[in-house]
Amino acid sequence: MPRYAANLGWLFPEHPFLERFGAAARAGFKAVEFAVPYDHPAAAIAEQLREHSLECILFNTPSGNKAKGDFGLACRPERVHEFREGVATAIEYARVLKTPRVNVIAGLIKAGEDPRELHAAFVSNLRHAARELAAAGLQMLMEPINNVDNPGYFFPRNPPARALIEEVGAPNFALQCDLYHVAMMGDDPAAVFEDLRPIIGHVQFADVPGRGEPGTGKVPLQALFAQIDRSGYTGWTAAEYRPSRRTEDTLDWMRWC
Ligand SMILES: O=C(O)[C@@H](O)C(=O)CO
Ligand SMILES: [Mg+2]
Repeated sequence: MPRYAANLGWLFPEHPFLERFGAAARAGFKAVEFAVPYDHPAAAIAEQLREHSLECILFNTPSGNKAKGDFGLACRPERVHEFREGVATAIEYARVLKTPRVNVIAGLIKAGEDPRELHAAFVSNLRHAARELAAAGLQMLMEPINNVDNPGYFFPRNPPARALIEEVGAPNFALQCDLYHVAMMGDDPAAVFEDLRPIIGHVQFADVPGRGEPGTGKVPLQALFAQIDRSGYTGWTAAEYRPSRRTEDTLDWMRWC
């Protein structure tokens, strides 16, 4: 059976964030993740993890100002300083939460911009972040995010991550493969997982369309979990979906294989 984790940014929306930890533990999860820990003091989150015997396996570097339209900073040439400050903040949270890996969010490209300039900033920022994270004993991940839901997202597909990881050339850099985004971009999740397996450091999932729990769409998630299980992948497989009903009533997939 894959090692399943719950993304608390998405699961258990019935509860305020800090109460989701207890709900996840009661539902049988041993590990949780979330994109954004920064609205809460790290100590308050660490207390929840301790109280409910949970491991925090992943969160993201700060992604800028969502209200102003930011969705990641790593590719933005004019935001390098802010991106790098965010890496330092993430390292501090990771120390307190004992989290071994951090996901970098690329950001958006605007109409008329030269993708080569953004690519250069992206690679340089990733090299910087990989160095800083390695010095703190942490792994760096980068998640391709579909540009259907997120128009302008700079790195929307998984297959080009192979070349990016080679170019950045950091031993602690791996791919965060979210099967939802893979399917949204029209790529075949089974083929992508098979092909990119050696560079995948973390897996997430939701069904397509709708980003609901497994079984609400057309992605063959039961077969994919069996494939992940057979593959020898030893990382986490995290549920990152919008539950269509009470979260506890959407967890049949936890017993699938
Ligand atoms: O797939 C997603 O939306 C996330 O994994 C994420 O971290 C974006 O913030
Ligand atoms: Mg994801």
